[in-house]
Amino acid sequence: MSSPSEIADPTTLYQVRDGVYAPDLLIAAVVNLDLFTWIERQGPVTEAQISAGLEVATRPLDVLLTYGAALGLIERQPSGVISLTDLARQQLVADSPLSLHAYYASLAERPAVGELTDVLRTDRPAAWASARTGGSGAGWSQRLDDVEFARGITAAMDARGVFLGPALAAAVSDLPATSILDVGGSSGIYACSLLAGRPAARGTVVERPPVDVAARLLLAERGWDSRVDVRSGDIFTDPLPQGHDLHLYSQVLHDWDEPRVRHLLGASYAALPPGGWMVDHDAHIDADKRGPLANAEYSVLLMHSTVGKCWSIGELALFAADAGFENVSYRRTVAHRGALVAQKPLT
Ligand SMILES: C[S@@+](CC[C@H](N)C(=O)[O-])C[C@H]1O[C@@H](n2cnc3c(N)ncnc32)[C@H](O)[C@@H]1O
Repeated sequence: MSSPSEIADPTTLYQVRDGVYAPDLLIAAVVNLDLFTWIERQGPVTEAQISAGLEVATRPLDVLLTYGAALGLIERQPSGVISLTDLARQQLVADSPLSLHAYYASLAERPAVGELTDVLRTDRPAAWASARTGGSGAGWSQRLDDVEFARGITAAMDARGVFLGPALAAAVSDLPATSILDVGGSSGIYACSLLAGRPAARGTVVERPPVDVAARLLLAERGWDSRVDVRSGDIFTDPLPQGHDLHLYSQVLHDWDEPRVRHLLGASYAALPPGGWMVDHDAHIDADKRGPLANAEYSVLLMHSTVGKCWSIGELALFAADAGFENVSYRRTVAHRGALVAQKPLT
């Protein structure tokens, strides 16, 4: 492995992969919703008015407005009022003399445009990677039951962690953790990264079958199985194990809706000792929900194929505080990722 100073920055490659569905959402918004013409006719509107007027579900609308704001098309006021920028007014409103409406319409038959339009309307995720597996087993979470699919996804998660893991470890190196619980830890690559700088510490990966099997295999192959064990279980139906002073959620919360995110933070709060740490490593949206563009794009992929999205730093800070955590801070890492850190009170 090259030393960090020798690694060419792969941020663009993460952004291209993670943002793969984003242009299709813009096409869906311009053509199938005619969002920009509708807002222009209404004048400044609230999200609730757009949701009711265009029959779009709250979660995908939030993702769309964040993406529109990051592209410089939507003004998103702190009050929640939404209006168009000059760029959107001139180029994306149907009857503007400069309108690109027809240009975008020429690509509206792309399959992903139809899938994203369905998600906007129903809030139900589409098939992972738009695969034609058919039936109700097509969702990302259900497909993880399949051993081959689970192995492929675990390899994917592991591959991105080679670059992201050390950066996360550096960002939280000041936290005096002795035992790390990597919740939904996949191959355990982030637990290993955090443990590399803490020679006396140990770790546990919590994973559901059959990913747990893939995780054990990879940890053993890398010689980490003496310091990191894998606990098989369901993070939503089983309590999280006690005895760990740092709980890591790496790119896990973005797969889930608000009730389940709140459930997980509550479960961590219950299992952590006083003074313990919760770390959420992810591609977060800024608190004002106007960027960064790369994460607004990634949020479209998550909206397409899961019940989640890229959560904003503000939303997560609120959920963490509601769960009882304090001392919430944010540390940026690499490839548009960062770590939201929160602490269970000492008393
Ligand atoms: C998007 S991956 C993130 C993996 C890794 N933490 C990372 O940063 O790449 C989400 C992980 O959560 C795990 N997971 C999903 N549902 C779960 C459940 N109900 N119980 C335990 N693990 C679950 C999946 O198996 C998967 O490895």
